[in-house]
Amino acid sequence: MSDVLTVQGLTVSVRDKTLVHDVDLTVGPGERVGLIGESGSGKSLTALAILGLLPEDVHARGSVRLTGVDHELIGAAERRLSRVRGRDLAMVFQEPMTALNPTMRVGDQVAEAMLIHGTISGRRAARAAASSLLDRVQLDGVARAYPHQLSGGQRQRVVVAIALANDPALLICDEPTTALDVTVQAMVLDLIMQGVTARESALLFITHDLAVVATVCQRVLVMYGGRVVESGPVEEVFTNPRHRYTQGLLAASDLESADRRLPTIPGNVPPAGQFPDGCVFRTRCAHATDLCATLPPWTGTASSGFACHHPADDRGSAVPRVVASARQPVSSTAEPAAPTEPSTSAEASDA
Ligand SMILES: Nc1ncnc2c1ncn2[C@@H]1O[C@H](COP(=O)(O)OP(=O)(O)OP(=O)(O)O)[C@@H](O)[C@H]1O
Repeated sequence: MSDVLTVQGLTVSVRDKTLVHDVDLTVGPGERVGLIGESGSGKSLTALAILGLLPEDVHARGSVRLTGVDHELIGAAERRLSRVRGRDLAMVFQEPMTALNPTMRVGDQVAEAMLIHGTISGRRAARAAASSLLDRVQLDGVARAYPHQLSGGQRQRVVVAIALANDPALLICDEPTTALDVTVQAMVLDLIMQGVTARESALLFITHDLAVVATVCQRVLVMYGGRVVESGPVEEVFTNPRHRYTQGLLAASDLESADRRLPTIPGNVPPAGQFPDGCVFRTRCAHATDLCATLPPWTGTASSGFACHHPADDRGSAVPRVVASARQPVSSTAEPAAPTEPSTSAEASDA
């Protein structure tokens, strides 16, 4: 079966600075793919370019194709993009308040999402469907609440309900639990997982949290300096990272480190547009040689490989424990059932 999302040669730039270089990415039907990397590596810009939501001064070229949509998304008119977004392609961002209309009851917002895209016709039927969708994200009784009357975790669950309202072929989540209290993070993750599994939607999941990727995703792409430097099945990349950057990232995320003194990747991420030519990681890499001033070729297949002149070949020597410690069901620390009445804003502060 053909891929749900096919991104080819995606390049994002602002004025003379290239922020994302030549990204190729595919997500298969029902596949859950993680996109990881340090802050500033270009993950969010990649997602925004796919969604056609880049700021005005930021430009994308390359190709983004989505199953069931007969036109190219890069450069498509806003009118066409807004028909695709929310129907075929849905998104959940970090801050739920930016996705919700503060002046509209949340039940109406879920109903509106279905009415706009014609998933359901008639306001009464849409309200009933919205209410049952809210029940399914364990928000029974809150349909008449306004966003400010809900806690951060409840608001994000409303956003998840809206995102899934039209059974999208692909859901893109960009740090969907980062702004939430730890006690509700697992529940929101669980709802996302249940939602995409039930609908057989594909998932592109952006996060800093490698343990979450190990739990949620089947395949992972590692970004640094606006480039994909490694990709492959999660288990393989996390237990046998080949790119020196992936190795450093995993070592710095070792959740089981006994003394908590984790190794760090030396140096800092350079400012946007100031990464070195050749291998973008070479100024921070202990293995760099003169060869690294040239762009490393991609080794492997389109869905699994790396771009490094001096890859790690010592199988299993990198720190893989992030995988072991993350392989627990995300539902184990679920938020208690939502109150039947909306909470007051005073008690709603888990964001
Ligand atoms: N509108 C813009 N104009 C100029 N530079 C930008 C713009 N938006 C993002 N950048 C820069 O592009 C780089 C990549 O940003 P992006 O937000 O994609 O990183 P990220 O990997 O998602 O980081 P984080 O995990 O912190 O969200 C960053 O250095 C950022 O400062």
